[in-house]
Parts: sequence; structure tokens; C-alpha cells
Amino acid sequence: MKGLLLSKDELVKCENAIEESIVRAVETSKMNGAILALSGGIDSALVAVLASRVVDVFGLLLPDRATSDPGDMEDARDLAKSLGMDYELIEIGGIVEAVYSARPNLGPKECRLAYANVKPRVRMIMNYFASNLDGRIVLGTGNKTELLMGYFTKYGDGGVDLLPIAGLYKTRVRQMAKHVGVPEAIIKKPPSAGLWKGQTDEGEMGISYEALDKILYGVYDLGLSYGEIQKETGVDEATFTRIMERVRDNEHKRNMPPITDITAVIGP
Ligand SMILES: Nc1ncnc2c1ncn2[C@@H]1O[C@H](COP(=O)(O)OP(=O)(O)OC[C@H]2O[C@@H]([n+]3cccc(C(=O)O)c3)[C@H](O)[C@@H]2O)[C@@H](O)[C@H]1O
Ligand SMILES: Nc1ncnc2c1ncn2[C@@H]1O[C@H](COP(=O)(O)OP(=O)(O)OP(=O)(O)O)[C@@H](O)[C@H]1O
Ligand SMILES: [Mg+2]
Repeated sequence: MKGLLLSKDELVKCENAIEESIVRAVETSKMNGAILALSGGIDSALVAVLASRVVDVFGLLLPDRATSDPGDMEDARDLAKSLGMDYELIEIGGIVEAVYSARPNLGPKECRLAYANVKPRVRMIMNYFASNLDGRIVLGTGNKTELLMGYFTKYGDGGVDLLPIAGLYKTRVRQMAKHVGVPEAIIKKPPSAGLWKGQTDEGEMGISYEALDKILYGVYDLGLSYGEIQKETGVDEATFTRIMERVRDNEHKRNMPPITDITAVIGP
């Protein structure tokens, strides 16, 4: 059975394909380059390294003073400098609070996710503000695991012009990051959306990326049955079913909004 881990030759092929896709997207858009939100995490670091090799890419550091770890922004800044990328830091806490103030009777205690999702949506606005001003396309940082699980904010970090690494499961993102020289300190961090204190992807999704990727790869790339995946990974049926349901329930996040078919009613 072909494995989830990529060979050296496959890593080089993926690296080239991703770089070519970024060049093509910028050329097709007739814009001047790309823009990317840099979090100090591995996904944005990988996109930054690959994009900076082939196009003019600008980094936006967008911390929320209430929840962002200052160490993450230091890592993002160091990375941008080492890649020779121009970048800017804009604190988004005031904008986020302004949105919250529209509903003064509620708070994150009652609806943590609704409040958390405002942050990636504010970052999306900042990305497109810079994109419109400077003539740059917005690069997304979502990977295949996040896309399948719907582990991103719709029209927040999901609102981008190109998803260069969304063909790679997180396990492969980690391999690719090592391959292209993303700093070890960034690779080693526990993945976190940073939307509230102590949040981690694995804690919130209730499964490790290592286990999750084996299941998703087995089902969606190799077409294996639950029995075959159970034998390979030891996953219990309840966990397997929960993951399959989550992928199905998040189909809407991977598509453009459906268009109500008026022609079917009135003709042309
Ligand atoms: N069947 C359906 N057909 C069409 N639309 C549907 C729908 N079900 C929900 N929706 C829409 O989708 C909305 C819910 O989706 P959404 O607003 O995204 O919210 P939701 O999926 O509930 O939350 C986002 C998740 O992604 C995580 N996240 C966010 C940002 C970054 C990262 C990271 O890793 O960095 C992770 C976050 O921690 C959370 O677990 C609903 O309010 C509704 O508007
Ligand atoms: N403080 C921030 N400043 C700028 N961009 C951010 C910030 N936080 C999140 N983002 C953007 O949201 C994206 C999604 O976050 P996500 O946590 O999935 O990726 P990551 O931080 O790059 O990787 P990791 O899985 O290591 O956390 C980031 O890649 C980045 O583009
Ligand atoms: Mg992160």
C-alpha cells in the first residue's frame, strides 16, 4: 500500500507544483504579487518560504492582543526577515472588540466559537484591504486535513484567492516544512488557531493529526473500508464515524454557495 509519508522525489515534485501554481495564479490575476497572513505557525511559514522563492510576497502579522502569543509574532517576524519579505504588524484587537460591541448583551462565555470566528474574519478583511491597495492576490494556508475537517472559519481564513498547500495533509506539511528549511522552532510548536488561550487543533478536534491523517488518507485517497483502516490504525468505530460525519457536514465549506435555479422555473 502506498504510504502517507512522501519520498524525497515526491517532496521535490510537490514543491515544484506548489511554486508553479503560485506563479500561475499571480500571472493570471495580472497583479503585482501576493500577500500572506503570517502567524508564526507551520502552515503560513511553509507557504511563505515557497511563495517568497517565486513571487513578490508581503507578510501581514495580525495579532490580537487578547489571545495571541507574543512569541508567535516574534517567530513570524524572524521568518519574514530571514526570507527577505516585506511585512507589517497590525494589531487587530480593537477591530475585534468593535465587532463584539455590536452585541453588548452577549460574551464569549455563552458563545465561544462565534466570538472566536470574528478574529479570522477580521484578518480576512485586513488581507483584502492590503490586497486591493497594493494589487496582490491573497494566499491561503489551509492544508488538506483542515479542509476535509472544515477546521477553518468560513470566509475567515477560508476566504482567499489560492490554497497552495491544500493538497497536503498536515503530516505531509510537516515533511515539506522540514524539506524546505522552515525553522525547527516553528515546526515543533503544537498546531493552534490561537483563537483562545490554550486552544490546540488536536485538543479541539479530539484526535492527533497523526491518527487523523491516516484515517482521512485511507478513506479519501486509497478508498479503504472501515475494516481495512481499523486494521491499519486501530481506530474505534465511534471515532471513525464521528470523523466521517464531520467531513460530510462540512462539505458546504469546500464549495461556492449553491445558486437557486431560477431558469428551471421560468426558462431562459
Ligand atoms: N449545511 C450547511 N450549508 C451551508 N452553510 C452551512 C451549513 N452548515 C453550517 N453552515 C454555515 O457555516 C457556519 C459555520 O461555519 P464557521 O462560521 O466556519 O464556524 P465553525 O465551523 O463552527 O467554527 C470554525 C472552526 O474552525 C476552527 N478554526 C477556525 C479558524 C482557524 C483555525 C486554524 O486552524 O487556524 C481553526 C475553529 O476553532 C472552529 O473549530 C454557520 O454559521 C452557517 O453560516
Ligand atoms: N496572529 C496572526 N497573524 C497573522 N495571521 C494569522 C494569525 N493567526 C492566524 N493567522 C492566519 O490564519 C492561518 C490559519 O491558522 P493555522 O493555525 O491553521 O495555521 P498556522 O498558524 O500557520 O499553522 P499551525 O498549524 O502551526 O498553527 C495562518 O496560517 C495565518 O495565515
Ligand atoms: Mg496557528
